[in-house]
Amino acid sequence: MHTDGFFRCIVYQSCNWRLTKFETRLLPTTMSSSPRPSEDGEEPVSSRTSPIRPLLDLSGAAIQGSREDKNPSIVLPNQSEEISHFAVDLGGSLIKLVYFSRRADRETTNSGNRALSPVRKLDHLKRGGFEAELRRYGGFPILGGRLHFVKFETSKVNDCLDFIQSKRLHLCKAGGAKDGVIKATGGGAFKFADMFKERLGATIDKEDEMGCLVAGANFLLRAIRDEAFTHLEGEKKFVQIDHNDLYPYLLVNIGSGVSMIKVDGDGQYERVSGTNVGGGTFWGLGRLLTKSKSFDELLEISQGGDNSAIDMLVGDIYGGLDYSKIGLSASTIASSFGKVIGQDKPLSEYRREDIALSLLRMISYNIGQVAYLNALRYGLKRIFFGGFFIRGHAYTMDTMSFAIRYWSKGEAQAMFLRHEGFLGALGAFLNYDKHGLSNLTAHQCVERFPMGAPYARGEVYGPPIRDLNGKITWMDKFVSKGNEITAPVPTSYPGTTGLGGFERPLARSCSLRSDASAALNVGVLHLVPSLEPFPLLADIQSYEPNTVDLSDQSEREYWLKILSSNLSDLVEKAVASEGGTPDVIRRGDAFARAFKAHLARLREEPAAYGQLGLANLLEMREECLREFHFQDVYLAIKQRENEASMVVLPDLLAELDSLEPSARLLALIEGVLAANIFDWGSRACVELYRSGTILEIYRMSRNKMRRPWRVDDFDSFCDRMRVNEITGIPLKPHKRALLFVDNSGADIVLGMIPLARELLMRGTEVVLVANSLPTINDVTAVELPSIIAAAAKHCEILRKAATAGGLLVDVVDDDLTEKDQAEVPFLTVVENGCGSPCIDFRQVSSELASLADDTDLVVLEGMGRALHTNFNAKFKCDVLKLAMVKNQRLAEQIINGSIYDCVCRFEPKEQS
Ligand SMILES: Nc1ncnc2c1ncn2[C@@H]1O[C@H](COP(=O)(O)OP(=O)(O)O)[C@@H](O)[C@H]1O
Ligand SMILES: CC(C)(COP(=O)(O)O)[C@@H](O)C(=O)NCCC(=O)O
Ligand SMILES: [Mn+2]
Repeated sequence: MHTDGFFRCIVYQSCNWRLTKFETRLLPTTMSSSPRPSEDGEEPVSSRTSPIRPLLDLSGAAIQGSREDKNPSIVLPNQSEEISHFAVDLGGSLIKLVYFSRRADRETTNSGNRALSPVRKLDHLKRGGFEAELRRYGGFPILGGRLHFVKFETSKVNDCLDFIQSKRLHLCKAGGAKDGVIKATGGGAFKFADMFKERLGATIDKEDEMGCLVAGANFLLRAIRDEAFTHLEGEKKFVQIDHNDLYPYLLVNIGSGVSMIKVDGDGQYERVSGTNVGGGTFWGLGRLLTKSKSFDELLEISQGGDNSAIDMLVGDIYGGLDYSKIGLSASTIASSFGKVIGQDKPLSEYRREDIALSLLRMISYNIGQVAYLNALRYGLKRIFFGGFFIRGHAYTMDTMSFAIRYWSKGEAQAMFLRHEGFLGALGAFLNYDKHGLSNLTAHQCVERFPMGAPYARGEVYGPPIRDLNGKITWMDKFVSKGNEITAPVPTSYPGTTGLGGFERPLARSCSLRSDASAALNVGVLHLVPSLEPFPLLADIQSYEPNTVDLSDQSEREYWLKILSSNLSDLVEKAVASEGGTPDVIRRGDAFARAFKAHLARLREEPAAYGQLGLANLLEMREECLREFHFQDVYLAIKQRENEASMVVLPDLLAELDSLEPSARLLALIEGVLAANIFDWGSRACVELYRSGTILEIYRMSRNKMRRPWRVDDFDSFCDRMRVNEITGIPLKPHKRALLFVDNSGADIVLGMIPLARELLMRGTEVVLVANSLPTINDVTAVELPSIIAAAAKHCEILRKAATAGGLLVDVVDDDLTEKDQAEVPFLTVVENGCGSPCIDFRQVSSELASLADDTDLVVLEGMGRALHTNFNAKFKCDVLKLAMVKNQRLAEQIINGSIYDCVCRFEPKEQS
């Protein structure tokens, strides 16, 4: 397979495989920059195995199509699509399963490094990209893939075994797993060892439970941005953990019983205490006393309870008075269940709701108190609670937070973890050698919340889905269930109660719904090793991509409404983009249902998916489209607009060339702003397109480009770009500019490409940074080379620069001498690692990050990249933010202006 120092690597593409030329050292499974992969629910599973890490099964490989074809497809009949392995925590009450799945070579698929020119790729490798990558992961390049979290009741261990078998998880030994060995923790690792051997033919490799809990908690706190949160008086607040200041902390795991572990570092811990009064006690006693059928029913009925009917309050003892001398109010619980003693009533005469609440408060306060005493004993300020007793239940969390705050007089803080019950299973999973997952950090993890999967959010609802059709059928079922999920649950708060010296907590919002699945806020964790923080961010710690804070309710409501009202138009376009057949209509319908369910969920529980910003909402919409296999909804529109704009380009370039440098620069910036009007994501713009052709709208928009713009730093930019008035040579040319481009059509062709050309003319190397995956009408990195090739036909500067940059590999350019090659600045393209109209600079492709060194100008274009996100972001180099505001509210809010106002914000590099 080797040819001339290159080998042809196989790039996976929807069951077929494409041949692509790569440099020999470029390992296909580790080196490509990978856009955040999309989640599409459930997939076929693997029965193949590999010794250390997944390998491709090339047996029976055959070329499909013509052999003359430059990149013929190869069919690998024996290559399984999915490669997985797993670990379990076999607890007293629940079995927790964490499994890893990876589509074979998926990560090379989307990028295939097509966007990165061969020259740039070589450059990246020469800079030690590959070695750096290996070093970063301790010699083991980690695998991109997905972590799934699922749980089962321990009494239904057979369901768990069925699940493992149906997904064939036990047949894979990827990630360093040994033949037929499964990592397991919890008491069941001993108890069920024979059963696992018998049913799965696998041996259980027992991992220490405490060690696993600690490893799981440390991983989550390091690798997931919105993992830990506080919950006080009904308010949930995510806490950003400073990794350098994490230890020591107290980990309180409330499972059937309770363990309290003092954690001092990775692998450094001591179990300092525990209590046998735990989740098992609550569920066991609760079941006995209330006849509840499920744990969730018990929790749910507690919400309608009044514990003063069961508990003895201070007021009951003191004749309705407070015991003020020691700070106890009349409503404080003096003795849990104490009132029952004096009432000679049978159990049937007590309300089960009241019993459930008394019990919940008794157990929660008691655990809170023991936790506090241990924190005090060891001088620990932070207490993290894990274990499934918590169940994301607002009242439970409030009760424990209240206890900790009360007893510590506000000194110690109770925090909860979104993956509460999965700590042990995750820790066991991390014990597989050599996959390097434990080194992952937050920027390499992207959590997704697929709708069309029967085992999302930790629960199993049905058998695995094997194809898209199954997924759509599932979606129909899910939504009828989803009506329940999204309907608000009436919450009645208990009356006057209290306990042990503090008043009752106020759980204003209640996150437990009638459908238990909704309460567990865990998604599928996508591990994308090739994402990195953008090195030119001034301060990654304080960087916040989102401009608008959606924790404000009216903001959230507004944007949720905008997304709902834009939905029908989007579905119409999506369906049309794939032929509008009855099958596609069904798919569109399923997408609409799924996305509506997301919106409804968020309306009801804003923190359901972690800290929410507009960027996340817009990305979720794109992910949801991908989940239902809509590839590129605006493809036809994009192509049509590119072609129409290309016709105008030669005249525009001639016009620009007739201007002197500063007038030309102004015309160029005006051009970018005017052309940014072509945005199919904005409701107002879509309305506008109904009344004119592309060219009419472009002309109209250009004519309106009168300065001053609402934000107008043009003079300062122009000053930075000054040229010698006699020679026309720039005084301080930029070395390398990264242009983050936005929309297709006029935006790229008549706006950004002419600006790129100007920079090239000034001797600046230009890199066009575009999306890895399609989103609305944004141009993608894969599309750019052919657009540039078309533009280059009208412009020698573009042609030479693009040829020098390796973009026009197919063009034989006889005019380009070796001297030219050396002198012409490069024009290249790089993908940003994203599939959304916004950009989060904490997570960009490694190729983009590797270009930071010589970059001294960043241009962010468009509303998504420069306004919704990054409007306030600071960079270590010059930055120019250009956008037309196409939403009235945003205009009022961030620039105190109106729709169609423009932003030209220039922030020169701060001189140190
Ligand atoms: N669906 C459920 N079934 C049983 N118990 C549940 C359920 N959901 C939450 N719980 C609570 O979680 C506890 C088990 O927590 P977990 O962290 O899984 O511990 P263990 O490893 O001991 O099973 C139970 O005792 C109960 O209080
Ligand atoms: C999705 C967008 C950010 C894309 O804008 P762009 O980055 O292309 O300028 C923008 O169209 C948007 O915010 N749309 C939703 C708001 C609306 O319909 O008014
Ligand atoms: Mn756009």
